Amino acid sequence: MSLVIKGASLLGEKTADLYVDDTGILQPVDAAPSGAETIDADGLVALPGLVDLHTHLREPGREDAETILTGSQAAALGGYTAVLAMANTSPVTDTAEAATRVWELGREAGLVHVQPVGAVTRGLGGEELAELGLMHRSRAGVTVFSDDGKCVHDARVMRRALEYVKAFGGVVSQHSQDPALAGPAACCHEGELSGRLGLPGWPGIAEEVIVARDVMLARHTGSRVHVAHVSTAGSVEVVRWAKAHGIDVTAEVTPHHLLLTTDLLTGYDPTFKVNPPLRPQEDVAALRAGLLDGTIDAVATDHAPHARHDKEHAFVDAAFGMLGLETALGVVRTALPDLSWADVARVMSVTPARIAGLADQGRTLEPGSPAHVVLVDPDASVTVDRDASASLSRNNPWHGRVLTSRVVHTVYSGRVTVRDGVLV
Ligand SMILES: NC(=O)N[C@@H](CC(=O)O)C(=O)O
Ligand SMILES: [Zn+2]
Ligand SMILES: [Zn+2]
Repeated sequence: MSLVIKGASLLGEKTADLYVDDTGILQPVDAAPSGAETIDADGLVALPGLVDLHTHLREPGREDAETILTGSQAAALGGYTAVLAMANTSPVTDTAEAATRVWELGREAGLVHVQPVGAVTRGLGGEELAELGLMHRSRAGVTVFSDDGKCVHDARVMRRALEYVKAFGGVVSQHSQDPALAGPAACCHEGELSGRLGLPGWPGIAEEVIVARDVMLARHTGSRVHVAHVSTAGSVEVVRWAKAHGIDVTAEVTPHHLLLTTDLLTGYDPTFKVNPPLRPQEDVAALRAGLLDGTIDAVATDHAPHARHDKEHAFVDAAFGMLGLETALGVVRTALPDLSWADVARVMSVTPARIAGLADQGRTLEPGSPAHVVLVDPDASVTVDRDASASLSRNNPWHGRVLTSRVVHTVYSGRVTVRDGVLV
């Protein structure tokens, strides 16, 4: 199957035609067969397919909230061609069999590459290492490990995990939350507002002490650590310091932490309850600056679908998490309108693919690259409607908001998965 994409602006720079098939981006474009499918991309920006380092697909175990198929659909609609599926499913992805199953279900869905993340510890219990080596050697080829949802808080376990994954170039993605400092009931940023609202606070320091500890463990072991969903100015400072000292650390920020602040909690709407919590404007500003200066490497959605009966509760009882796949690009464009398209490609595709070791993804659009492409209308604005979503869940914090830019077409392995904003 061949496809010609006509007149796209490649990474917002030169305009060119792309001729692709399932083997990759080909040239010259005149060699395309006359019957090839075409996409008119006049006025659209072409980027390599987006890569999400942090997605919760909920299958197996919570198929009422999301499945690998519906999550893949949401991803394709958001311009993604690869997602890393977090391990906090039921059962947990802590064995080679479980990882291989997720990988296979992703292949069956066939809309994006679904790369399983392996748990660091058995059952996310925080004590005994999961079978990291077997997961790595399985067909799924797991290289990213995380107990996300929980912090690997025991420093000895974290040290062992870092030593273990170093042998095969793996990475530990940490949900940085010191359980003692945050406390079991913590549900919103600890500050003046949490006091006023009477909600138990989750202080920034509970994140920062873990980030600081982990970069020192990465230095000590010579291994690689990735900081998931960085949310405070202090964490950005620690990562900046660690990079300046040559420590092998990478960090991601979510779209919601780049735009939303803790003030949204005054209505006690659990849609805005997320882990780590929304922070004050000073933190948001530091996260934006950190992304712009390269301290933060990537934007990752932390797409966290929840069924109504888990989310629609009093604020303190509701589940943590919000949807993100379909809106991520629009949020990034809205929060950082001056970020160049080349930089968008870097933080949402190229660098995430490198962090996750996905050689086939995040490649800029030269001939020979795999045919994973997203075409974006840079001038469109979209009013988000939570009911117009492929996700099975509706915990969408962007409902009713206007976001800049629109994903028009997505091409995965030379096949159009989204055309004119609609799943094919
Ligand atoms: N981000 C969240 O608020 N929730 C995530 C877990 C996590 O990322 O920590 C989830 O699995 O629902
Ligand atoms: Zn987390
Ligand atoms: Zn998460």
